[in-house]
Amino acid sequence: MIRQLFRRNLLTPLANHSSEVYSPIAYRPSVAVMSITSSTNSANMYSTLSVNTVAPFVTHVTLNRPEKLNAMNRAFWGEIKECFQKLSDDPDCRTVVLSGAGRVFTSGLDLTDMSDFFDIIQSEQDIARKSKLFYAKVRDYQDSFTALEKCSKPIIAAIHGACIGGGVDLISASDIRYCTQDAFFQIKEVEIGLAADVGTLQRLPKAVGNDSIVRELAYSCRKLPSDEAKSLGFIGRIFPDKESMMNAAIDLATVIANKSPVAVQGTKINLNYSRDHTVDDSLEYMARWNSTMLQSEDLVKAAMAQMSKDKPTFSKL
Ligand SMILES: CC/C=C\C=C\CC(=O)SCCNC(=O)CCNC(=O)[C@H](O)C(C)(C)COP(=O)(O)OP(=O)(O)OC[C@H]1O[C@@H](n2cnc3c(N)ncnc32)[C@H](O)[C@@H]1OP(=O)(O)O
Repeated sequence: MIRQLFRRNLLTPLANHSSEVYSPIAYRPSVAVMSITSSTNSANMYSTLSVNTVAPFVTHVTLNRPEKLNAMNRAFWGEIKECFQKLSDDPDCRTVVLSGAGRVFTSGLDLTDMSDFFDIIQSEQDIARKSKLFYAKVRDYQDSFTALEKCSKPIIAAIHGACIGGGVDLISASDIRYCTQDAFFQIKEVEIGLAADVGTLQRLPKAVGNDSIVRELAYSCRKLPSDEAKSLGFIGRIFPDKESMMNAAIDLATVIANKSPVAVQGTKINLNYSRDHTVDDSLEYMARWNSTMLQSEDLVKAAMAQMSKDKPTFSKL
């Protein structure tokens, strides 16, 4: 039933206060969507995010301060970390779609809410003591986006309009990146007087594989248009508008959610491990991983379903 409702042309954004809830049926709150339970679903749990289950085992996380172009304020950094840590452990979530409400994906760090840093400057006189507090704060901010990489579920970032500064750090920690034609990406940190420090310089070069362009973008703050981002391999697919992008992202998330969660989560963990280790180390890690996971009931279920051309159902993980 839900799958029938969830046809591409019926998936339309619903207005829900300031957030955007994508529902299979545009003109009324979908009973099908809202009846799916998830321990991470939140009507008002966060002030900067909205979290909804939009299909079985598919969670939609929305950056939800549209009036401030989803600028990343002090609350955001704690909320995004907590949200993805919870989703990682939530058996009702197998895939996540991450998008932004309103005109743009995000305008990056909230330039009016940098009290975390000013507080440190004022709290200590001595440079060594200040440095120690700054170090801990930067590591803490880094952990907020590393939570996406460590989340055991694949994350599909769906970007429209501007994706600036911290936005590039954020999506660099995602698994799959879709965007609209009008999207652009800007490593803007140098323009506000700092070296990007929460993941762009570490993850983007590995996603793009063109050191010269990465350096050009990072030193100059040039806006990277969507078509160039795709040609670099940073973006997987471009869509004419946000609605078609969201439909495709949720369709893909649904396809992934129907696969064995043991296999999908093991694939994410091993892809991340291989990116950061030698082939030999990664093969060893894989062998150790599968020495356990090959014993999973999912393998038998999936193989039998292939043979009988049935759709397998997998237990929660
Ligand atoms: C440890 C450190 C961790 C992370 C560090 C990250 C670094 C960065 O993110 S660097 C990038 C910082 N961001 C920026 O420099 C972008 C600033 N914004 C803009 O340049 C513009 O807003 C725009 C994105 C080009 C859009 O312009 P426009 O369409 O004209 O909209 P506005 O009227 O400017 O904005 C609407 C509304 O949003 C507020 N706002 C926008 N961006 C931010 C922001 N980054 N921080 C705080 N507030 C922002 C803007 O002030 C407006 O609010 P009003 O109340 O309506 O005035």
